[in-house]
Amino acid sequence: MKQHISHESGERALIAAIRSRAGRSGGGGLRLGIGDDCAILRPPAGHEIVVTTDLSLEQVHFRRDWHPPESVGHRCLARGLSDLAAMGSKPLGAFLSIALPPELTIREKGKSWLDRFLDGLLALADQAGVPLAGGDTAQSPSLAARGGMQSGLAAADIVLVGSVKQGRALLRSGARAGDKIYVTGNLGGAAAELLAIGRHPEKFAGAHKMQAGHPHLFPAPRILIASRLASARRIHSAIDVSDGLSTDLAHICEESGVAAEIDAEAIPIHPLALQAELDGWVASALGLALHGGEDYELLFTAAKGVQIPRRVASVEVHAIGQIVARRGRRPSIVLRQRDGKTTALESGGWEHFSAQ
Ligand SMILES: Nc1ncnc2c1ncn2[C@@H]1O[C@H](COP(=O)(O)OP(=O)(O)O)[C@@H](O)[C@H]1O
Ligand SMILES: Cc1ncc(C[n+]2csc(CCOP(=O)(O)OP(=O)(O)O)c2C)c(N)n1
Ligand SMILES: [Mg+2]
Repeated sequence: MKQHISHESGERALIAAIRSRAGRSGGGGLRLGIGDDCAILRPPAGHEIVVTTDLSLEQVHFRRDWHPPESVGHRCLARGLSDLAAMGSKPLGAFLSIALPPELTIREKGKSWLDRFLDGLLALADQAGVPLAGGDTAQSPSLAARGGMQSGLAAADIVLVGSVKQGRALLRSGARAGDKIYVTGNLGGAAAELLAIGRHPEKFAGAHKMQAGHPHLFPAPRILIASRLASARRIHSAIDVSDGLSTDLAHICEESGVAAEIDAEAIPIHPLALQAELDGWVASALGLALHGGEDYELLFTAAKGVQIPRRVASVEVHAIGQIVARRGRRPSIVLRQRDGKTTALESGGWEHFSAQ
């Protein structure tokens, strides 16, 4: 039976409970998991190690009054898995560092916030076949003394370690002039659902389980699609859409020293984004698709002549434009409108430390 966590017994008990729940699923790449000073991972022969880390910070990446705890856990792991996917790599182990105010470890009606966070994280870990191999646990300091409304903020950092066949990682820097640009799934859904949550958080409080139709609360990292694309050896460059298409495509252009043209008509827009426009919440669904972020779809490029299937692992793949040579002061990304006119596409996605 799965254990649940009670705060009374402190850090040791929290770790013991997490340890008892941490799966040992995966391809046998974990030699030693939770319990020692370090975990020991064993990558397959002929593979290189890839590592990514991402912070999930309360009030920045989630809100306790908007996001069910299961979603916070799912999204925390999904962000790291999506980065591994974007490199064409497979996960070996996940490392979770958490700082929590004490009330989030106390059980109410059977489960604490942390129990439910782990339910969400471990369900996705199970599905992706990645063991929780370690982490760190700390108490977040009280802010009440400084007149704050709550005792402290929650933060979780996820580190994912994966492996990829030597020399086969998909890089941001491999795009070449003449490549076609592709994106998996559709865009703008995560931003649209977040808008809906902000308007009526109570409608989303029951979204406890990983389920389709919740692009923000339960995004599906594209690990399988990426590993199929990478094994075909035809992909020149890749990134995942975390900050927004306009910003993430600019990262590819910058790292590859190229420019890009994308067709507004060809961009697959999520139905929730179209609905947000119909409901008058945003001026344009295309704006959400271009700049929304957190869709965790794959954005990649391949030479023009390469046949990319329209559907990979049951997910649609859309050609949205082409990579072109960078010329002088020309804007690095241009958007071709329906009438054929082109406009410069500025990076309008998420950026920390900017006035948003
Ligand atoms: N505080 C930091 N210290 C060192 N490297 C960092 C730091 N923050 C980001 N990076 C590195 O900068 C690069 C871009 O990061 P980021 O834009 O966050 O990528 P992603 O969208 O994949 O998370 C990555 O190589 C990342 O490891
Ligand atoms: C409460 C709340 N407000 C706003 C957002 C939207 N948001 C927060 S961070 C972010 C961009 C992605 O986060 P970042 O830390 O830049 O991830 P990375 O690119 O490093 O993977 C977006 C769209 C959110 N998820 N939750
Ligand atoms: Mg990052």
